[in-house]
Amino acid sequence: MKTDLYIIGGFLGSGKTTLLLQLLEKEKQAGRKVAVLMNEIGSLSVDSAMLGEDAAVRDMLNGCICCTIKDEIEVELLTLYKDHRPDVIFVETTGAAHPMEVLDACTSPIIAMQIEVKGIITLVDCARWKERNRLPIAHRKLMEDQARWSDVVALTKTDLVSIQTLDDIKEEIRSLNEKVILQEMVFGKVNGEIAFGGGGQSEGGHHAHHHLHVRTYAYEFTNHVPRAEFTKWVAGLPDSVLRVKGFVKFEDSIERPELFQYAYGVPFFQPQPFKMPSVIVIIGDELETESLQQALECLDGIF
Ligand SMILES: Nc1nc2c(ncn2[C@@H]2O[C@H](COP(=O)(O)OP(=O)(O)OP(=O)(O)O)[C@@H](O)[C@H]2O)c(=O)[nH]1
Repeated sequence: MKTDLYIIGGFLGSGKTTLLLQLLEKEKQAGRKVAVLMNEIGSLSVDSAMLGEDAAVRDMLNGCICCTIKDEIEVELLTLYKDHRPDVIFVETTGAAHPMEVLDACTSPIIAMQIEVKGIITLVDCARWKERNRLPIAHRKLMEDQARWSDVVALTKTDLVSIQTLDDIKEEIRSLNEKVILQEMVFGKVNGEIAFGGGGQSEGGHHAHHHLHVRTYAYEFTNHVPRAEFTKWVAGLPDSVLRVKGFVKFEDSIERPELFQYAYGVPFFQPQPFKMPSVIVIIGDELETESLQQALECLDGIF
């Protein structure tokens, strides 16, 4: 069974750690083993000290998860997985992180068969969102991108704004991201059932989830793959596929797989000096996972 992973993002001070503490409590009550990867910039993690001893915590302190230390994340996640075999991992990002970059970092082909990204949760500080036009344009754009690329937007500090303002904020966020699940909360607590965590339904079998709009799908090849057929498959990928990456052993290549990258319609291949798992990861909006699986099984020689 794969470990579930949730990405928790949102601007500085939006309430990420406050929510994380609630989620840890919820997972504990559900009897699930939790691990947390925290990314704070600076040499000392204040927040991780607050999480107590119930969760395995690793800190990434020397840069932002989505840019300078992107490669480190797969090592940190693999270590958490190997050392603790958690049921769920929460990744708390810095306020400066772009959700799609973090998603990319958390879906390395090296960990994709063990860890499955279940969702991106962005916290929006309602008081701050209302004032966002005063921020420098790059910050405002990041704040909006964080809301645009999330499965769940948790509206925090709702106690600090009027009902009318809250309604306006919801409308603005829906206009950026019509499929988003909006969840109001005060100090990390929600009225109804929180839309993530706590041992939600697992899909088993084929490795995709169907409720959230940016989906990831991982496939492990058992055989060598015909290069020409693979290239043809890549050329025919639908626009909903945003990114594909992984390692593929081709019929005409030596024993080691080649690194394969695909973004914005452009494929890239590179032979690898090391043994790698023959796994590819596909990231996209509303992926047709069944037809992807069928096509990949065909390439794999499994009918
Ligand atoms: N009024 C109010 N304050 C809140 C709420 N949620 C969190 N806070 C406060 O906001 C501050 C920041 O909360 P954190 O949970 O540390 O936010 P964070 O996103 O982890 O912060 P950074 O790690 O610095 O980015 C704390 O003082 C919280 O007590 C809320 O719903 N209402």
